[in-house]
Amino acid sequence: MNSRLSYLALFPHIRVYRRSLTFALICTVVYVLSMPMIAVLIGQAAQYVGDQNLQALLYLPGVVGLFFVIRGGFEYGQDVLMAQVAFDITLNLRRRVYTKLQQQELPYFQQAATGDLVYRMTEDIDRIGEILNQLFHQSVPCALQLVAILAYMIYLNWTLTVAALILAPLVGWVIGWFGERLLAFARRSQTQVASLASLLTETLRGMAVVKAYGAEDYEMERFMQVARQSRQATFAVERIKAIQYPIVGIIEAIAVSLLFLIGGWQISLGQLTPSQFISFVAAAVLLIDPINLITENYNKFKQGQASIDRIQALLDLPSYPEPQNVKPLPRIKGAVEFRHVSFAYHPQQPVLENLSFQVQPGETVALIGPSGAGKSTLAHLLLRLYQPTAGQILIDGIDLQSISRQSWYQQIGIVPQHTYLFSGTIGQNIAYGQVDFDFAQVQKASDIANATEFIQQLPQGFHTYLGEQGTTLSGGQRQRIAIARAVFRNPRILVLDEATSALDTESEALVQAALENLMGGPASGQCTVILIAHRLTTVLNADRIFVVEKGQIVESGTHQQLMANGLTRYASLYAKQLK
Ligand SMILES: Nc1ncnc2c1ncn2[C@@H]1O[C@H](COP(=O)(O)OP(=O)(O)OP(=O)(O)O)[C@@H](O)[C@H]1O
Repeated sequence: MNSRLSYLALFPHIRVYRRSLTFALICTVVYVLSMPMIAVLIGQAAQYVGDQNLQALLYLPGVVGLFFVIRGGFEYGQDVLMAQVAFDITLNLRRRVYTKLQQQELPYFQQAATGDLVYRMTEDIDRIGEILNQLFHQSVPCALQLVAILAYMIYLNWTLTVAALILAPLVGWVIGWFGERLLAFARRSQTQVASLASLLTETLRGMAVVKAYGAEDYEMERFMQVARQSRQATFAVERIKAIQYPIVGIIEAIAVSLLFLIGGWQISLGQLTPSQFISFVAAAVLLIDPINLITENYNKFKQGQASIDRIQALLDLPSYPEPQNVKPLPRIKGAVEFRHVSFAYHPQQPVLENLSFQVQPGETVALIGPSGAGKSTLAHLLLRLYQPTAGQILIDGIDLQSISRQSWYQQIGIVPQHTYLFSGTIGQNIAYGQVDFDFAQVQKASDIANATEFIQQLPQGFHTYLGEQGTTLSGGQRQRIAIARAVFRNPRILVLDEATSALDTESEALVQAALENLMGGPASGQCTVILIAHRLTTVLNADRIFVVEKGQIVESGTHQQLMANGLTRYASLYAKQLK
């Protein structure tokens, strides 16, 4: 992407703020026009000093004071308004990018590096905000200042102005040349820092494994390797800047010397008075700051372009809006039908092929089978995390694809294989997704999930704050919170994915009791349960058991039916587990 296109990409966001920008620009123009006035005032003061006009000099502090008060007011207006616009644009950009991320399908997040996304959402957008702030707040005023001061210099003496500007194209070329290099290095540097963020996110999340394997040194080395690369790339950026500034300084110094040479010559010829020359030099000196600031900002622009590209890449991601014709799902009975459903994560590797089955409202169906058979995939399809490549999933006879997502998620609950808890209180985690929730409902869900007892033993009960991912709770406690979270929504269909795996016997018994509450207790008869389990003890109470192998249901029936002749796959699995 070339630089123009990249910055143009921001304009749809900037347009919204044209009113504030116009006011800010008016302030800027007045402020900038005051710049040559300073040179005029200095020239005038020099004249009064030369003429020994003490009366005029007496008024000078008052006039200068008033001038600077008015000028300061416009400067304030410019600074505040422009900063406000820049940071509003940043906020808006952040909202748009986050909305875009939320619209992505699950596979996107499974492939994306979390740290890199976090870096883009925070650092990259901040950098864009900073650049916009500088653009409005420094670059635009500086460019206007340059024009105003130059106009005054030309008015004063055009030959001297030409002498002062003779080296300007060279300065422009030097700045442009270094700018291109800066962009290349900035791209590299930002990618490196994002990789560092990704590695760090991954390692901090997996700290329990790092510690358990005594892999601290190994991780340290991996970290330092990426950190060193990041340091190298960032250092390259600074080195480029460090060479550029002295070169521009040398050219500026030569230009000033030329000015004195030609100015002195003109004074000797009587074409210029010394006070005019002082005013001219004052104006020329006033040029140095804007030139330096523009150089600096141009460099930041170039560096920031790498951030804009990275944000633009996110904004360019395809969106997956819901089709127009989807309808809200009325309160359902809970019948589920898979009709000739096929699915593959990767085109060449089918996971489910032409799968058909029906689950009646209120029925509890257990899915069992070897690892990798496709049980979780089946649940993922039901949750619409993925779409079938062929066939239909019907809920009370309605095609799942024709139902609005929002209404679907109000009637289906999931207890996933790995419980994910968010930072917040236990109550907020149970009522996840709702800001104002009925506390009695949270407590009821917790009772059904067998979680109330342990929650009440915590220092602040339901108000106990859980850190990121709720790492202070045991596996069984986390799972019971997940069950409560699913029950809280009073779903018509509940998917339990391996809810009892990886638990000790006591925790398993508690989770098992919670599940029995769902399957055979007060919630039963209202809720269809699809239970994915490895442990066959969990499935004994199911109305039907489906044995899944290679994406197919190879056997189905109650425990008794499947055990009847002892020759079924179920019977052999059962026998193996009892050993
Ligand atoms: N996100 C994914 N991307 C690509 N392939 C996947 C993904 N998730 C699962 N698979 C593959 O799909 C197949 C079915 O996996 P699935 O998780 O549905 O099996 P499962 O029966 O639930 O296994 P387990 O009992 O071990 O959880 C496996 O071959 C697995 O490697």
